[in-house]
Amino acid sequence: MAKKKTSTSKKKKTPRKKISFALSKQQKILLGSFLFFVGLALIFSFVSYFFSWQTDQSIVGIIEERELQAENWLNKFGNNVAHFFVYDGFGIAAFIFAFLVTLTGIYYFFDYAKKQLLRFWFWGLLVMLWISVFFGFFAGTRNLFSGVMGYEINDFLQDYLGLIGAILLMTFLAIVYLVIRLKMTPEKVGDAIKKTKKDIVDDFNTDPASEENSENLAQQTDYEKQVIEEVVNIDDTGSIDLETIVDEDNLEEPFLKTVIQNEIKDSTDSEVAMEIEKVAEEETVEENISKKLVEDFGEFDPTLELSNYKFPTIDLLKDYTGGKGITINQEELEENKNRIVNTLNNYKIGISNIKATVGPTVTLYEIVPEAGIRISKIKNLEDDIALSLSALGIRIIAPIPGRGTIGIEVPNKKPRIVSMRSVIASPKFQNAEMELPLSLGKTISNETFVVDLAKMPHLLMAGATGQGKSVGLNAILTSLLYKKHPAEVKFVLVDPKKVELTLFNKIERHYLAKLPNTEEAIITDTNKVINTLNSLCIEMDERYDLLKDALCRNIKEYNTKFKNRKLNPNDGHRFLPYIVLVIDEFADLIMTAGKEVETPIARLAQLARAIGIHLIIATQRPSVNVITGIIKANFPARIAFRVTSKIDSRTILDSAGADQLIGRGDMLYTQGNDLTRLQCAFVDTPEVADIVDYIGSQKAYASAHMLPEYEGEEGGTNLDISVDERDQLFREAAEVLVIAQQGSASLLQRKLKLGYNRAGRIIDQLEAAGIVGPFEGSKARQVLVPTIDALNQLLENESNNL
Ligand SMILES: Nc1ncnc2c1ncn2[C@@H]1O[C@H](COP(=O)(O)OP(=O)(O)OP(=O)(O)O)[C@@H](O)[C@H]1O
Repeated sequence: MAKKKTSTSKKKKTPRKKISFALSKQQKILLGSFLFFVGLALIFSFVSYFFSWQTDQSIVGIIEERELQAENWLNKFGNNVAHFFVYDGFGIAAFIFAFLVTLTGIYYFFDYAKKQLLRFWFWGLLVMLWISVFFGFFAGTRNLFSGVMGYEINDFLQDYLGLIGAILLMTFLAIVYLVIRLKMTPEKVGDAIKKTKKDIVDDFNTDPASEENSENLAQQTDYEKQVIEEVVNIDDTGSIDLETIVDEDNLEEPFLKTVIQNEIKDSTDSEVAMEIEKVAEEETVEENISKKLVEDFGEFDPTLELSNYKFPTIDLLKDYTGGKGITINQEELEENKNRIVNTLNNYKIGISNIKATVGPTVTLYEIVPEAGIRISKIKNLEDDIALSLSALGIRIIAPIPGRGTIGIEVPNKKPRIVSMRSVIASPKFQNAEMELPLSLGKTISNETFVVDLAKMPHLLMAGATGQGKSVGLNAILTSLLYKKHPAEVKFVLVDPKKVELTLFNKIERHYLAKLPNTEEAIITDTNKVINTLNSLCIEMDERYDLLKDALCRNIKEYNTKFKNRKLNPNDGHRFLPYIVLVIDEFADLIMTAGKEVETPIARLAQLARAIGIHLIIATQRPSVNVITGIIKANFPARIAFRVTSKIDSRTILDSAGADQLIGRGDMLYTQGNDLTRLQCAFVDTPEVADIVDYIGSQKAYASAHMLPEYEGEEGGTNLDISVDERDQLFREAAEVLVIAQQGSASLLQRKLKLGYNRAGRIIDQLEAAGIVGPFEGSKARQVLVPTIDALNQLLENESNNL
């Protein structure tokens, strides 16, 4: 329930609500055509109303009497509507309204910018009112030109302002319109008048010599005519050959002057009237196109395809505590306190203060030793204190970082299960503003512990068998299922044990990602793991290219940009879901495929954080050949369940402690320096089954999320030399090379006393079996199997697979 609440309150915050008014393209086309035809209907009714209004007047307002017919082209409907708008309304100006409706239809149909349309409406309605009042001014009575509105408004104006006042107001309004809407200025008016005048004059003076001139010419002497002809000899550019004029002494001065002046004036006149080509102003967009896209279509919603998807409800999870909180056993606390104090006193360590914090599985006793006591002394007494408390799993933290006290963690006699339900329902998880929130469990002070996988950015989990690793993985996956929509996260599940993660098959088309052309989304086969890892590397490279193209630094920025429609899907951009790769039993994989798995994993771990691919790797055997340096270096976040030795604990956590855990989900978490002791949330298989059933029964995508195709190289672990054809000394040879970690034929020759050819053949067979790497020129081949154990495992697997 709490989940639902937060999701609705979240929605309220997002601006998407506003967008629900935005119309889709189809809706706009439909609305556009509807308005267009309504507008046309109005125009037809109005036009015919002017012819038929007198005849039809008697049936205005009548709708139900079917035998009555109106003469209006749209019959009674047209008559009524036109009567309303024209007669009762705005008279002839009502046509403006009809045109506006039609225009609106066109605007919606072609999806033009609506700002312009708003302007049309605003000014259109004002002009309609003005025209209607204008006609009302001239009409003495109610009439068809002004409509009742125009007549009444005019009447009111005259009563209120008087005749002159009304005229002044109307003229002023007309000027306002001309100045604002048509951008008229006195100069423009002057120019326009001049131009019209000139056009009219030009129309009359079609001959270059004007009538006036020709009249004058008639009165002139032949000589003068000749001069004028010469003078008028204006070349194409309009310049006049003045020399001709100056040479003529006989010329009658005043006459010449006027002629020249006239001609010059004419020629300059023609320059003034030069037609200036209108430069088309480029249209500017007032709003960024992506903003318009967002306005029109709303933000891109990746969840749209499964918009009805319902997140699993909290009641699918069980409450193992029976609704009770932590019960404090006062006696037990007192007893433990006394024992601690006594043990320390035996070693002459005085305590000035002691404080207990009761957690679900352990209680932390915080001790402040008396001044002068060396911390290392207490640390060394760990085993003695454990002995005196007769309890397993005592961990001493000396000192507790940041507190200046010494902590002694003592397991409770009755550990309490932390149900997944309680952590999922906690406000800390529900309100977590994280990309990939994981609610791992509860801390020693009984607080829900939520971390962001996206920040980790990869997680390494280890623990001996039966200590809660599988439950831990399920808790992680469940957290994500409760928080992330199928569009936002995809899982790639690798499960060599073939049993732990099979349940998740049911949500294949919702949450899983797989290689194209594969049937099962959950990967159990080593070869497929290699292909999938390489495919993820391709996906990673593709994502980096997309991010580079979009100038984004990480997937979050990229997806935000994509949601705001700033990235064009036609350029290959797409919403990028997070990809979480989960590998159970990593040791198994490393044993069988070695470098072929390690290399892509290391690459992904090093680079994939920014582009949203996160790795969770779990292993039972945290030995150094499984968790190699390169893997460890790239997995700062680690979870350790109980392990069997201090060495294993060091391998995972770089410090002891995991060997002192009590099992059953008791774990240590580190994301760098501090170790946090947690009780892992418990989610049982039937609960997971219910959750995946709940999700699986809902509408899904057509298929699982497809990863890029990767063509695996032939060879490698593919057995192209059949096992039967192997040399008798194959196994021995393999052992020799694995022990020496050197893949050379000459070593085999020496150790097994073989000829060159036979050693070479065996090397080929070893390569085919994936034990040694390919030929590398003068260097010895790489040995891909790290230990004899691994070799045994590999050969055993091989014979099982046959
Ligand atoms: N968080 C937990 N709270 C309570 N009990 C737990 C918790 N985690 C595990 N257990 C108990 O421990 C048992 C073994 O856990 P789980 O199957 O997770 O071990 P595992 O480490 O995955 O073992 P393996 O590696 O053999 O698969 C569970 O059946 C359950 O009874």
